[in-house]
Amino acid sequence: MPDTALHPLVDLRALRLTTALSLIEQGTGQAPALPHAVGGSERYLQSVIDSLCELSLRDPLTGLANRRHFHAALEREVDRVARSGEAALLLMLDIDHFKGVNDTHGHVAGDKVLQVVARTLAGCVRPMDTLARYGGEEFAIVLPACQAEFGRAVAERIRRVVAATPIMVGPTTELRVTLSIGGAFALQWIRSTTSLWTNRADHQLYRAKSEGRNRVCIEEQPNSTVSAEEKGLLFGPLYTPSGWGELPPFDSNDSAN
Ligand SMILES: Nc1nc2c(ncn2[C@@H]2O[C@H](COP(=O)(O)OP(=O)(O)OP(=O)(O)O)[C@@H](O)[C@H]2O)c(=O)[nH]1
Repeated sequence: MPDTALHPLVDLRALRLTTALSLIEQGTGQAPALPHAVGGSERYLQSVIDSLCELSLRDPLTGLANRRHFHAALEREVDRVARSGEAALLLMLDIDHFKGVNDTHGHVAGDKVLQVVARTLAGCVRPMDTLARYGGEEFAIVLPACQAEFGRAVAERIRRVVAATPIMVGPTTELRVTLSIGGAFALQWIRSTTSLWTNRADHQLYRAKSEGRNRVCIEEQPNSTVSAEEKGLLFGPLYTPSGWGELPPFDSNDSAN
C-alpha cells in the first residue's frame, strides 16, 4: 500500500506512454521492464495495460479498492448470495468528526489519518473480503460467507482496534479517531440489488452516528422469506427440509432427446 498521495488527475485522452509508466511506477514502486528482444514488446505492452487496469481500480491515497472496484465486488456477491443462499455482510464505516481533524491539524494530517485507518482495516479482514475507500472519510467492506455472530464480532473488533490505534500526524502530535459502523446482511435466496443493500447498511450507519458515534449498528438479519417448503418447490430433490440433499443418480433415459 503506497504511503503518499499519488499523481494529480491525469487527462486520459492525452495519456502518453511515458506518463503511464511514471503513474505505474508511483503506484506500484516499479515500472514494467523494457523489452529486450523482438517479441518481448507485446508482453511489455500487455504488462503496461495490466498495470494501468490495476491502478484504475485503486484509491490513490490509501491503495485500497476504489468505489468502482467495490461495486463490481458487491454485484458479484449479490449474485452469489442469490444462487447459494449463503450469508454475506456489508459494512459501511465512517470516521467520526473527521472535519475536526482537518480543521485542527490540516489536510495533510487528515490524509495521514485516512492512510493509517485504511492500513488498520486491511489488517482486520480476511483475504476473501473486499475492503474499499468508498468516499471521503468513508470505507466499505463486503464479507462473503459471513454468519451473523461472526459479522458482529468482526465489526466490533474493527471498531475497537481503530479506536486504540495511535496515529502520528507530526513529530509530537498523536491522534486517535473512532469509527461509526453500519451493517446489513444480504437477503438470502433473493436477487436484490447493490443499491438496496447499500441503502440498508447506510441506514444503520446513520443510526450509529445519531446514537452517539463510535459504535456498531447492524440490521437484524431478516429471516429468509423463502420457507423450507418453498425451497423444496424451487429446487426439487436437491433440497429437503433438513437441508441440501444428494443429487439423484443420473438416468440417461430421463433426458429429453
Ligand atoms: N484530508 C482529507 N480530508 C478529506 C478527504 N476527503 C474528504 N475529506 C474531508 O472529510 C470531512 C468530512 O466531514 P463531514 O462529512 O462533515 O463529517 P465528519 O466531520 O466526519 O462528521 P461525522 O461524520 O458526522 O462524525 C470534510 O471536511 C472533507 O473535506 C481527503 O481525501 N483528505
